[in-house]
Amino acid sequence: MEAPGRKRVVQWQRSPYAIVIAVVVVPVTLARDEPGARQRTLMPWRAAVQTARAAAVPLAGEQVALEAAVGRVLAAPVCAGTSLPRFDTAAMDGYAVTGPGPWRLIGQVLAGGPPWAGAIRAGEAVEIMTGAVVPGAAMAVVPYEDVRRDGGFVHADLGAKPHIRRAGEDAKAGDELLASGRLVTPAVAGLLAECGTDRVAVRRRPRIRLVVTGDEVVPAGTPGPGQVRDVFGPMLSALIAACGATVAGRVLLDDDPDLLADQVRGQGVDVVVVTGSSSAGAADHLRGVLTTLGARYLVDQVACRPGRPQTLAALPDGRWVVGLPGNPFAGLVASITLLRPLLQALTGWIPPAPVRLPVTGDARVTDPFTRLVPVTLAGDHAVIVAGSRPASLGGAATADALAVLEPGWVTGRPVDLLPLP
Ligand SMILES: Nc1nc2c(c(=O)[nH]1)N[C@H]1C(S)=C(S)[C@@H](COP(=O)(O)OP(=O)(O)OC[C@H]3O[C@@H](n4cnc5c(N)ncnc54)[C@H](O)[C@@H]3O)O[C@H]1N2
Ligand code: MOO
Repeated sequence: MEAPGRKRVVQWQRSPYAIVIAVVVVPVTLARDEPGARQRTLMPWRAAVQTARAAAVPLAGEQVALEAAVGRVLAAPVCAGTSLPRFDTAAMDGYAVTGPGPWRLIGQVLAGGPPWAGAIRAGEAVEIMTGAVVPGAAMAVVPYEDVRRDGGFVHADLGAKPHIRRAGEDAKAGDELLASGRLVTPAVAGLLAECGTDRVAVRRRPRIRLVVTGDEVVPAGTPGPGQVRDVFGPMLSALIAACGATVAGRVLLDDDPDLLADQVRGQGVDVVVVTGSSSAGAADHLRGVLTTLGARYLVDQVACRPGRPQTLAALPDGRWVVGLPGNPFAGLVASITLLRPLLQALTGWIPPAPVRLPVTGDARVTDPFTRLVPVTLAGDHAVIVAGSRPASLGGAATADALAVLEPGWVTGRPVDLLPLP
């Protein structure tokens, strides 16, 4: 048993710079797991990723404005509300003509101006601007640079391209343009706008409580002797945002089982992420807390390096808990192994298959562990960033991707490359 003591609870309130530090005196009521009390099962790295991805079903959808939808995931297929383009559209500035030339110039139409009334006849030309409605019966738009003007007549050889975008040639009204589960990228937002859509159904953002633990961890500034500056608040907030989720609460706790249990118990979020309590040490309380709360373990230790002590568990009320190791690079690897796939499951986003490239460099891969190493891209292959260790983020910060080195890998062999958030 630990003695009751003064413990820090550091809360972030909206802005990361508004930090409120409370010191509470806590009696110890939760027992810590006895070392070795529960046999942990090493799960292969790929199985851990798949388990996290299969763990959850997508959250409900909500209608949001297009600008707010970017970075989120479509909750329903999107169909074209109108044909695209809506009307026969000039693709060049020039002359709309029909029949063999030369053509007699009979007028002008501008984009957004009144369309030409009726159809043009063989031998007639209408000056036209890109984006204007093409007059009926026009067979081509001849660009200015391809014509010769002679008084009221236009001379040109018709090229192979008519330079007319025909109504509905991109999509007919009612066509499915995008499947449910697609990420709303800037291009998707633009396409939706093109269809006249103002609001779109996207998955609700998963809400995350980020619980950083460690007596030695300080929330801001330069750490003192024996202290480290918290890396997970900034790093995971960014990763969570990049996954289309939102940090709904962020707290730094001293190592204490009751304070941790309060945070894990707290409602109002979909996922609780706990850093730095995942191993077997005297101050690593996550497993004891999860056991006390009746959590079901889906993943409890992964055969990967770094990042072995990582956990995915389901609480009886359906919320998820992800435990990440405290070593900064190990925590990043673990968040890519368990947290990112879980958030993808909750948002319904199916990522594209990873790129595979030959990876060269020096790394020891010991069966049954998968090794994740930062790499830089060098054209047709990737090169391992030297000196990457579980506690150091320097490699990941200068890398383009994480390479997945499975047992048996030798330099030059192609492997999956995971995008770094
Ligand atoms: N007997 C064993 N000891 C350890 C094992 C093990 O299997 N048996 N696993 C080792 C591995 S691998 C890792 S990784 C760490 C994971 O430990 P925890 O998740 O319990 O984290 P801590 O012990 O609290 O911290 C580890 C390390 O990381 C620093 N840290 C923690 N939080 C932060 C933070 N927010 N920002 C920056 N740095 C942080 C902490 O100061 C420690 O240096 O356990 C090994 N031990
Ligand atoms: O695996 Mo730990 O997660 O080496 O640093």
